[in-house]
Amino acid sequence: MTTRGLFITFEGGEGVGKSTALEYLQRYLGAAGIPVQVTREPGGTPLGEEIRQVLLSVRDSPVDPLAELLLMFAARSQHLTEKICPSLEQGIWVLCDRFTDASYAYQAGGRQLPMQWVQQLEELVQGDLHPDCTLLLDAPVETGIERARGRGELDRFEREQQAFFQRVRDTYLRLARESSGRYRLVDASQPLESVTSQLEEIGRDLVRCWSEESGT
Ligand SMILES: Nc1ncnc2c1ncn2[C@@H]1O[C@H](COP(=O)(O)OP(=O)(O)O)[C@@H](O)[C@H]1O
Ligand SMILES: Cc1cn([C@H]2C[C@H](O)[C@@H](COP(=O)(O)OP(=O)(O)O)O2)c(=O)[nH]c1=O
Repeated sequence: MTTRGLFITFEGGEGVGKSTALEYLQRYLGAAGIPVQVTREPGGTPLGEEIRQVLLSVRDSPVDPLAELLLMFAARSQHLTEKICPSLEQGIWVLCDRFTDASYAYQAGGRQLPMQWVQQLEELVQGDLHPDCTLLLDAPVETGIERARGRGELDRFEREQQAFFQRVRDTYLRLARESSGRYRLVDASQPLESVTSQLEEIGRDLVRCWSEESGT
């Protein structure tokens, strides 16, 4: 029987360095001989990427927060069925740039929708599938926004106010405090070399735990 792959998600505010961290861990795991599938949310499938376009494009009229939340979960449902679950079942590790914690942080925290709505959709769409490990890249809001600005044109979320991003960060930190050890907090305000050494330690722990569990 194939051992199920690990499901690892990368979370944090805008521009903190999630993609950079994901690429680093992808290389680290690849070098350790672990098969890895890299993906992102919203997106990850042809349908999901179309929904991403809808969600990120700048609009003249405001988007209803519940419509935004439902679109995130519509993309997520397709993503789980088409890509995430089949990969995990084949023993492939899935590294996902954002997942449901982002719905808690942005739609409940940022947009101030009830947490319970996110919880209900989480149960409906995921059942008992949850990430095995979530890397929370944390840095002051201004640091992330400055890094995101360096990438060019800002999307619909990146144009939000400072108070919105502060609520997002506070919600992520609260989730990490309240979670049952699933989170690994990474201090993303540090220079890249320091972030990299934090990631190397996490990569080493993950490979060790997985090898012990799978008896390899
Ligand atoms: N620790 C760091 N220190 C300085 N710059 C960084 C650091 N991590 C990432 N960056 C840079 O910040 C920008 C945003 O990083 P990225 O990984 O795309 O963030 P995210 O995926 O969280 O939006 C990129 O130009 C990246 O090279
Ligand atoms: C997955 C997800 C993303 N988002 C938002 C956060 C991001 O602003 C946006 C796109 O994600 P992403 O491209 O990862 O943002 P960035 O690289 O700029 O940090 O989607 C939500 O609001 N809810 C969600 O559930």
